[in-house]
Amino acid sequence: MNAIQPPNPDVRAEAHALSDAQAKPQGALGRLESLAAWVAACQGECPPRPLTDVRVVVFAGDHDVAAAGVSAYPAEVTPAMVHGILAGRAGVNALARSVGATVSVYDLGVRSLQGVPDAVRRFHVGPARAIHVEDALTPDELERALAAGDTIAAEAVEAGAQLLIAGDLGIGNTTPAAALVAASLDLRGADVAGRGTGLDDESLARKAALLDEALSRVGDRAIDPRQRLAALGSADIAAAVGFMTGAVRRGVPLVVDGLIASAEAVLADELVPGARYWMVAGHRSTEPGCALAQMHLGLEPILDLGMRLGEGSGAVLSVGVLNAAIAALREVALLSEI
Ligand SMILES: Cc1cc2ncn([C@H]3O[C@H](COP(=O)(O)O)[C@@H](O)[C@H]3O)c2cc1C
Ligand SMILES: O=C(O)c1cccnc1
Repeated sequence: MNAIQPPNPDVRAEAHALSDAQAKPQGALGRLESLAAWVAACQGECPPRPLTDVRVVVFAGDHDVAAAGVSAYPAEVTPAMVHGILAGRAGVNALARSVGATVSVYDLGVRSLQGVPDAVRRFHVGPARAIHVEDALTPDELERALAAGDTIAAEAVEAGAQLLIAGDLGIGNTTPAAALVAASLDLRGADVAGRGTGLDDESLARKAALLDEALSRVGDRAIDPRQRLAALGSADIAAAVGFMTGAVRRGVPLVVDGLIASAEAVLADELVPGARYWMVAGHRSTEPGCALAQMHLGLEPILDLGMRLGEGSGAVLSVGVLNAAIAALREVALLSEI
């Protein structure tokens, strides 16, 4: 079995006991107390160390389903935004800087990406085929993408990452992510279809119908997580799943972002049962599939700010709350001391 143990329960209990003894009414710091205890349990250390090495890894790829009119923006935005991230000028860069986190980006399947360092294209697999027509990936492409994500996680852990975040980039990617949530939770297109980058009512209805088409095309093959991922996912999504399983297998916790990351987290927890206990949801995006996937995993989002950007942006923003929770557990006096 691939199952992993949850973060250290003894250290978690120690953290709660410390928090209860601090100079405040018991429980008065609310969710901050359980977040600090979760970090402590993941680190195996109470009080937990401040999170000074947080890394966002953005997985980029093309989604040929976008040609079916399920995004409000053209596919050309994807390579342009890879350059935006490399230049430090995307939304995620600004938010990551505000909490001291770093951002890197890997192209898993962007068709026309030029003028980027070789390292960015090191794990290129290929664009995802249109999921309502055919499987997004071949079995071989799926395995290469999963392995790429695992290698990226291994390198980050080796370099000292304390907390990891998978970010997404790829016009059309809310469609495969919604399809994966529907297939994982046995839902219909209309349950999970969201406006993504800003679809109007007509396009939203088209997206829901396309999702149903994709789900019925795949049928019972979607029961198996690998087949589900190859049929309805993409190289960038599969790599992020491999990144998540790679992180938790190495004892490094994750903050989950919006719809795409939440869909990936569901897959990661199926491939490595117990992975969910090494995750917190950084935020809840406006996509309906995001809340559904997070509820399925039992993850309560830290923030709910009406964000719908992706890139890991909501997750990285919540790192400020995590570090505040850690500071409280480390610095507040004991009631017995004062
Ligand atoms: C300029 C721009 C920057 C983005 N950064 C992330 N996304 C996000 O929105 C897209 C998914 O939404 P949909 O499925 O509706 O296409 C993806 O590129 C995702 O990463 C962006 C989208 C745009 C337009
Ligand atoms: O929920 C998300 O992650 C999301 C929503 C809209 C567009 N891109 C990402």
